[in-house]
Amino acid sequence: MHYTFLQHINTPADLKQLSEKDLEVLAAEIRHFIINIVSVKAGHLGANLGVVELTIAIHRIFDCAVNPLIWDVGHQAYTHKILTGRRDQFSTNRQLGGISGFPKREESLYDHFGVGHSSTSISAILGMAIASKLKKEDSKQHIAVIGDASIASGMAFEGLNHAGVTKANLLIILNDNAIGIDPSIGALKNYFTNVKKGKKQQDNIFEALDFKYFGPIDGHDLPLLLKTLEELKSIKGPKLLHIITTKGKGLKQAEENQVTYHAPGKFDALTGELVPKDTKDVFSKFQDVFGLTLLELAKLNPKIVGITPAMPTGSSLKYMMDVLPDRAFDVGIAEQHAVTFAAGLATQGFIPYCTIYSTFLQRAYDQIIHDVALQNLPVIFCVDRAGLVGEDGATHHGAFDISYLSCIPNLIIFSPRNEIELRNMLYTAQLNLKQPLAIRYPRGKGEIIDWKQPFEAITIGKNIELKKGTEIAIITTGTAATDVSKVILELQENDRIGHYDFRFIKPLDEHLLFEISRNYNQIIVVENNSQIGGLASLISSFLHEHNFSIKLESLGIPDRFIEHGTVEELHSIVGISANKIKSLLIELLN
Ligand SMILES: Cc1ncc(C[n+]2csc(CCOP(=O)(O)OP(=O)(O)O)c2C)c(N)n1
Ligand SMILES: CC(=O)[C@@H](O)[C@H](O)COP(=O)(O)O
Ligand SMILES: [Mg+2]
Repeated sequence: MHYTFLQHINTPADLKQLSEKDLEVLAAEIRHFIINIVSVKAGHLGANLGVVELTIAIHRIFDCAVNPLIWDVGHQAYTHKILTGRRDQFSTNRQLGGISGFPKREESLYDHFGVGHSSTSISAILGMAIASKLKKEDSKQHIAVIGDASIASGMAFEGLNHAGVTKANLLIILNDNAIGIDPSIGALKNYFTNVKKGKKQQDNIFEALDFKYFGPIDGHDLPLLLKTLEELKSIKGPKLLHIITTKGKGLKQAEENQVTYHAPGKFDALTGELVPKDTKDVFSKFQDVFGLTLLELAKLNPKIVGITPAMPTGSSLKYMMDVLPDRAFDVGIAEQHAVTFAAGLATQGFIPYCTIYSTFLQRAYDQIIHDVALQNLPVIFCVDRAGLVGEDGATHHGAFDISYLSCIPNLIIFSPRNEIELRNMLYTAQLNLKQPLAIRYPRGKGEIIDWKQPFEAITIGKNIELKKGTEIAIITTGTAATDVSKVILELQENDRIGHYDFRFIKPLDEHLLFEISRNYNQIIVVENNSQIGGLASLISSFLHEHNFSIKLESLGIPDRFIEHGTVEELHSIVGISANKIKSLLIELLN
């Protein structure tokens, strides 16, 4: 494809050669470029189409090699990457060995801060601004772009509260498109709507926090953006520019269906139509098993409530929100609040199912310990996206939850082998549970078509012998069992191999562990979690404590951050793919 201007933009300095009119053509070319590549490679679409003009304007007005620029979350930084020397690598976006879908410090000097989790930009940019003050670099501007959903998070408010009294040279650009992944929620969203409609507010919330407030302005009006940023360049102190944009701008379907086109997968670049899913694929996502089962249970048990921090569609809590809106809550990007809100509900006899991605639950660690576990409140954590998640990469892998949860007293940790076990545990959880429970399950599909079976209660702490053996015991937790079962079937002399499903990681089924330790020569543990503090290390402690000298091999996520790629590629790299397990077993059997 021939582009008049885009192919000549190798650094942001090249933007200086273009007139305002040329820059508008460039914006159209960039949209075309992004749509064409994301349509075949997948990725975050809507947020990126919404900030094309803003990104051009920032890089035209500010030299961001010198003036730090942070993109909150970073899922909208494609134009930024394209303008800062990564145009030709953009087709490798999110692929193994390719550029990351998020800004990364090691990727470019224009990526001043690594992002992926939301609402960090104001604190980080303030740190940079204060550093500039201390270094007497007073002419620098420090810019953060943050969305309307991300600014409503507690962490963003902590940053605003601090920034206002610092006199630091800050420019916060609020990119208000009135939507997160799902529609934005909360009183702040209502406040922004009123500001946009010109309704008089008692106080401007940002001015009340000692920011100079500018806007709201049309964030697709490039000349206006250029003029406004030029004016703001010379204004010192904390400033907030409020811009109004349309998520998905420039692609009709993406504008009209902003939730689906946040990250739509593959689609037709011309028509915007989604590429139909493989019709032979009859399996369900674990998320849908969770969401539909919870709805089924909630209809039967009025004490059940559901909570998600800003991921109703991704987690599938949406099913319950649509049918029982009074008992299913999207609380916004507020993981800490979600957990303590659940704790409050539990004190009053409700049964909260709080669904949070493993990686985002990290943000609520103190709340899990202090507000839930310490008070032994029966909150049910549905820990979604546990394990390696694929193309989102290091910021999003659920690599640590077994490690960070297993040291917390009172908390039960369960990882279902399949959809039926997930369903049965969701059922068991509302049968008078007296303590908190975490159920961890992966991103994506299982392998059972007919998972809607009658409910069966699960005995807490009881793990399962899937196959008896004589020499090597393989212990799996979660869906790793499926691969391992297939591998065992393919092996000759497989009567020497036993297979155990440690669906309960805590409490550890010591009865079964004693049996295994006495009857095998070797244990192999396979888990989709960090090897540090994971199931293998819990078993290792057990063996040590009980003086078993049996050999233990741990297959899990090694002690380093794992990059982006398909889940299959990443499993192979870390050594937990079916092929890797098979090779190891063949070697051991020989
Ligand atoms: C701590 C955390 N929780 C949840 C998410 C998932 N997430 C990514 S983008 C997003 C919505 C962001 O909305 P907004 O800030 O309005 O930006 P927009 O997508 O509209 O540009 C959410 C909830 C995240 N990245 N980090
Ligand atoms: C940027 C971000 O954090 C989300 O958009 C995330 O990429 C969603 O991941 P899933 O596709 O697993 O829901
Ligand atoms: Mg938004």
